[in-house]
Amino acid sequence: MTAPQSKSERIGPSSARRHYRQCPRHLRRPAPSLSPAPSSPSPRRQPRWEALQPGGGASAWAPSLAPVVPFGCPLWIWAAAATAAASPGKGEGNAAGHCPLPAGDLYSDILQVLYYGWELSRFIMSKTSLRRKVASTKITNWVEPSFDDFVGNTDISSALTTASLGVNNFHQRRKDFSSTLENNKLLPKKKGKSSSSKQSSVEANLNENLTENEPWVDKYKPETQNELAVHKKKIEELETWLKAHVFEKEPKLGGSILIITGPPGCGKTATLQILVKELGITLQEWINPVFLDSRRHDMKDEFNHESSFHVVPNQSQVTIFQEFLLRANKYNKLQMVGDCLHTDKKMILVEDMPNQFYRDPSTLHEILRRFVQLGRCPLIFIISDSLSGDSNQRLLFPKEIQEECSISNISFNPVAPTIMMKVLSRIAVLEANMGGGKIVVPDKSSLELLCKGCSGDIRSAINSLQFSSFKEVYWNCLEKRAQLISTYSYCNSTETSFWSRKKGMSSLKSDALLKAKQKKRPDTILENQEIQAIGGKDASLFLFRALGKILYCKRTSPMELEFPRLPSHLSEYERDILLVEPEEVVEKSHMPGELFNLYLHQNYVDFFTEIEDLERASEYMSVADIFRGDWNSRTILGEYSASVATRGVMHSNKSRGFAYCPGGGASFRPLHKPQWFLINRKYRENCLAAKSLFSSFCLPPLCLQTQLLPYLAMLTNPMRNQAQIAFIQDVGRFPLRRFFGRLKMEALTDKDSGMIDSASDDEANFHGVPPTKTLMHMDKIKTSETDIEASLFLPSSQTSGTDLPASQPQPATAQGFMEEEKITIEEYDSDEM
Ligand SMILES: Nc1ncnc2c1ncn2[C@@H]1O[C@H](COP(=O)(O)OP(=O)(O)OP(=O)(O)O)[C@@H](O)[C@H]1O
Repeated sequence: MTAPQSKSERIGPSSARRHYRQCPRHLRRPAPSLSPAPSSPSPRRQPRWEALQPGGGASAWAPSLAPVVPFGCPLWIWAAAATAAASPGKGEGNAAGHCPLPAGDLYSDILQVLYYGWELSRFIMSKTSLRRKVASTKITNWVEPSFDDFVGNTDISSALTTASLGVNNFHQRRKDFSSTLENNKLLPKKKGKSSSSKQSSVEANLNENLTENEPWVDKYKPETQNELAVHKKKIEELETWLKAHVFEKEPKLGGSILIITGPPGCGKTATLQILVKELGITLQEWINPVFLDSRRHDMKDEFNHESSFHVVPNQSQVTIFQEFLLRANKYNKLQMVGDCLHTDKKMILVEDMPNQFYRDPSTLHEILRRFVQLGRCPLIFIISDSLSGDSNQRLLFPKEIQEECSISNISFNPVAPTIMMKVLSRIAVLEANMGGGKIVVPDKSSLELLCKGCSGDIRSAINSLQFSSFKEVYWNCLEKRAQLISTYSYCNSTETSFWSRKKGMSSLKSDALLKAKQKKRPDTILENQEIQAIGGKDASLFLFRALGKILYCKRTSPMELEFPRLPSHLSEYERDILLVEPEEVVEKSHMPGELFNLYLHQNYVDFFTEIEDLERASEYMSVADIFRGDWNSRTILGEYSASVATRGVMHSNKSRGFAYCPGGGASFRPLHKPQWFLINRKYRENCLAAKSLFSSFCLPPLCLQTQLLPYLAMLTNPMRNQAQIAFIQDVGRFPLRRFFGRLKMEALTDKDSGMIDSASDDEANFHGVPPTKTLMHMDKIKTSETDIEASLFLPSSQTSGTDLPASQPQPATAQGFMEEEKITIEEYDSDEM
């Protein structure tokens, strides 16, 4: 008879990695490194461990635990171990292999997790002492927990843990689970007959638990294209790309790159996985290594060949990524148990972007350039949009690199509410049938609310549905809703009765009206009361949509008696009710009010038809500007700034003041990015240039540009060098005779975000020269005074400048100005000033 496996035999890095990868991405944390322990603690490490012990003393267990400290296990596990060891009662429990902690509530669950950490430490201790013996033994499982009496069998409990955390398919998990049970059937023979009956009841219990605890998002994971909650056209688009680049493209022609973008949880990964499966393509995915930390340097036997553990060599993340790309590109995937690799078609997926690339995107760009030349299969990046825009994509894959490497881009949209509703209803019906009364499936209006609160994130919607289906949660919610609705009805009824009394209406009529209203507007009630669905996400609005909400300014007509009217002398200020709260719109755009005002300022003019209205709106914009402008009151009044600007613009526009406006119209008008970015950059550049070219005057840049240079421009004698002349011409005078056109504006797209820091600089610098560069040029100019050509380096402030996008008007050089206007520059003596 084969001896039962020892704890130490059931551990292996591959298994550990699988556990790690099965965790949802947001739950992942560096897994405890399972590298070999030195047989005795190094003298250097010993004191460090002793410091961690409870009471600081070298207790009996300390020396044997000491070697595991550098293994990468999180400190909280050791802290938990210390707590468990400090309690004598619990210590006894441990010795018996039982979990001494009560089960049942969240607190005890946490304690159990901590306890689990203690057990893990004990296990590693035994591993340490047995390491040499087991080095050559086959590794079959990762870790054996000690909740034997809790779930009946340790391996079963580990299966359950995996099931509740994993992201694998429900059916697959069930298979794994039953195979675990099968395996376990072999083990208890030793324990006698009674164990088999015990086991079958445990099996039944666990089956039930597994079904109950299974996250629905995994349980109802789509298996085919038809089940995907993604628009058919998007699936087709991705499928076409895959076919074209995997099956039709010659491998010798280099690698193709695709970026899949879209908001979180809109089904990007799910769609790709299903298509890949259906097309029979092998997917090789990059996952950021988790064992990289400084402690690995402490390991003396890192290169111990007896060791059965894989230790990540001391390399940078980028190097490891490069090596992965090289290998994935060159070799086929190893066939694992259960894999069927009947195809040589493959592609590489990177969803877990190495952090280093965010710090230094140029390293990624270099890798991409090389991959495009040498790659033999497609490389796909999945990048989730951030809350207010696609800044990650812009940072990692700027337009130039996309063009240079011919990178394709497929952008997913949030899941449409109708599709989301279908998926949720289907799950709700299935669960209602299976639940056996344990689950209360929310009604249709709650489902709709849930869809609204999830901002097109199907993962969040399904999770919320599962959570809200627990009986207690469900009843609490219903209660809350009922309270809110009754409060609203009460307010309405008092309001209505007040107005009906005022207008001499019969109470009968007012009652009828109230009923009609309640019937008609349940949704609005909930919206107005801002009830968020359980687990509802922070709704966000893309800048484009947020601006649209203010500028198009949609309104609803109030029922005649619902809202008071203004007195007749103020009737010109009468407006219908706004459909949105401007402050809420600004908040959801995730932008500072100041920046939002900037976008509004750039775009509001086109939405006005009357000059009087425009004049009023611009007045409000000015007031808003003053609120933000004065440093003294900025902090207090700043909050009102966006409010005044948005409400001012909305109210001033009479043509959009009512729900049905013949002149207002909702025809589409393009939105643009603020020219302020460009102008501000020019201003900063000019300040630097002025300081650099006219440093001898010892004047601040503002004074130089507004006082000195305009004066110098009127003198006839030339200055010392051409650069100075060109700059005076550029900054010190208005080009009165030249056509001074408006700059062509850059369109704002629906995915653009408005970030004032780096992004705003990006926007301006996208095709331009950074200020520091300009300054460098200025220095050059100064040193070679006779170099007339140098004047061409100067940026032009009153035209678009050479450093503007090609779409902008081209600059007029100083030479051009001088020829046209025949300017004479007099000599100017700085001492006289
Ligand atoms: N009908 C469905 N369509 C798409 N996904 C579904 C559906 N039903 C359940 N799901 C689950 O919803 C989740 C969608 O997440 P997925 O990883 O595909 O989104 P994503 O767009 O890649 O987001 P992220 O970038 O945050 O990972 C998956 O876990 C998937 O199993």
